[in-house]
Amino acid sequence: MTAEIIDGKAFAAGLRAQVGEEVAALKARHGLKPGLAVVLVGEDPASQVYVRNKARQTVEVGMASFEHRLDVATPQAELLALVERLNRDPEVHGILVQLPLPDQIDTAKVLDAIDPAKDVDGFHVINAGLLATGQKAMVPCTPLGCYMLLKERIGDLSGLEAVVVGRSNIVGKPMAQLLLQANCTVTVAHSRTRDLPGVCRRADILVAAVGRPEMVRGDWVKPGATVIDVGINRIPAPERGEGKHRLVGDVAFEEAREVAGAITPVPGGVGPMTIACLLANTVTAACRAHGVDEPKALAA
Ligand SMILES: NC(=O)C1=CN([C@@H]2O[C@H](COP(=O)(O)OP(=O)(O)OC[C@H]3O[C@@H](n4cnc5c(N)ncnc54)[C@H](OP(=O)(O)O)[C@@H]3O)[C@@H](O)[C@H]2O)C=CC1
Ligand SMILES: Nc1nc(=O)c2c([nH]1)NC[C@@H]1CN(c3ccc(C(=O)N[C@@H](CCC(=O)O)C(=O)O)cc3)C=[N+]21
Repeated sequence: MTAEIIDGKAFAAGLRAQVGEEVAALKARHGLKPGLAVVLVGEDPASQVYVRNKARQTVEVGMASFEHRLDVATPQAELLALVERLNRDPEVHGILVQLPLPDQIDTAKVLDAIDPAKDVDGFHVINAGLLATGQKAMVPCTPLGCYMLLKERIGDLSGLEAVVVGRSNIVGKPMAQLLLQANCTVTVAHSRTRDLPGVCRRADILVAAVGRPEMVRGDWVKPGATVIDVGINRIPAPERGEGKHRLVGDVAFEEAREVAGAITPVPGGVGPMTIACLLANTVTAACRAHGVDEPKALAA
C-alpha cells in the first residue's frame, strides 16, 4: 500500500481563503483591519524568502503588513525599542521577529519583550505556559498547522499513540502539548532517546521535527501510520546542475510512503500551513484585542 499524500499546500490555500473571509467580515462589521508586523534582522537568504512570502500572503487576505528590515549589526537595545513601539501601535495586532537572530542579540529576551497578546508566533513564555496548562493561548504556527492537518485526516485523535521527534520550544514541545490536549498518548523523543527507530514504530501519529535530512527511515514507520514531516532541509542537488539545491524533510519520503497510511511531502506539506496559521493567529489576536468573537475554524 502506498500512503495518501497530505496536501498541505491545498489545505493552506483553503485556510487562507477562510482568513480572507473573516478579514472582510471584521472590516464590514467592526471597521477593523488586522495588521501583522514582521521584523527581519540581517540578510539570511532563506529568511528573506519566508518574510517576502509572509508579507505577500498577508496583503492577499486583506490584512495590513508592516515589514521592518534591520541591519545584521543592529544592537539589541534598538531591536527591543522597535518591539516596544510595535507593542504600543494600535494598528499592529500581531508581531513576528524572524529567527534565528544574530549572535549579539539575546533571543529569549526579545521574544519575551513582545506583548503576549500580539505574540502570533506563540513563543512568549506566557503563551507557552497557557498552552501547557490548557488555557486560551496563542499557539505556535507550525504545530497548529500540523494539528489541523491531523484533525482533517483522522478526526478524533483520542487514545492514539503519538511520537514527536524533536523537543524544541518552537515545534516539538508545543506539538506534544496539542497532541496531549487531544487525548493522544504522547512520547517526545530527542537526541538522547534510546532505540529511536523502535520508539517511532509505536506511533500511530509520527511527527518529525529534527532538522536532519531524511533521518526517519521507512522501517521506523508503523504500517498505516500518519507521518507529519516538519523538516525543511536544503541539500545539494548536483543532478539539477552545478551548485543547485533541493528541499527535503526529516523523513525519507520515498521509503516512508510505502509503509505509512498518510504522509506530508516537503515542500508542499507543513511549510505552507505555517504561514497560513500565522495569518489565522493574527485574525485571532485582532478579535481578542477588540473583544470580538474569534472564528473557531482558525484555532486548534
Ligand atoms: N515547516 C515549517 O514551517 C518549519 C520547519 N522547521 C524545520 O523543522 C526542523 C526542526 O526545527 P527546530 O525544532 O527549530 O529544530 P531544533 O534544532 O531547535 O531542534 C531539533 C530537535 O531535534 C532533536 N534531534 C537532533 N538530532 C537528533 C537525532 N539524531 N536523533 C533524535 N533527535 C534529534 C534535538 O534533540 P536535543 O534536544 O536532544 O538536542 C532537538 O530537540 C528543522 O528542519 C527546521 O528547518 C522549523 C520551523 C518551521
Ligand atoms: N519567528 C519565526 N517564526 C517562524 O515561523 C519561523 C521563523 N521565525 N524562522 C524560520 C522558520 C521556518 N519557517 C518556515 C515557514 C514556511 C515555510 C514554507 O512555506 N516552505 C515551503 C517551501 C519554501 C521554499 O521553497 O523554500 C514548503 O515547505 O512548501 C518553511 C519554513 C518559519 N519559521
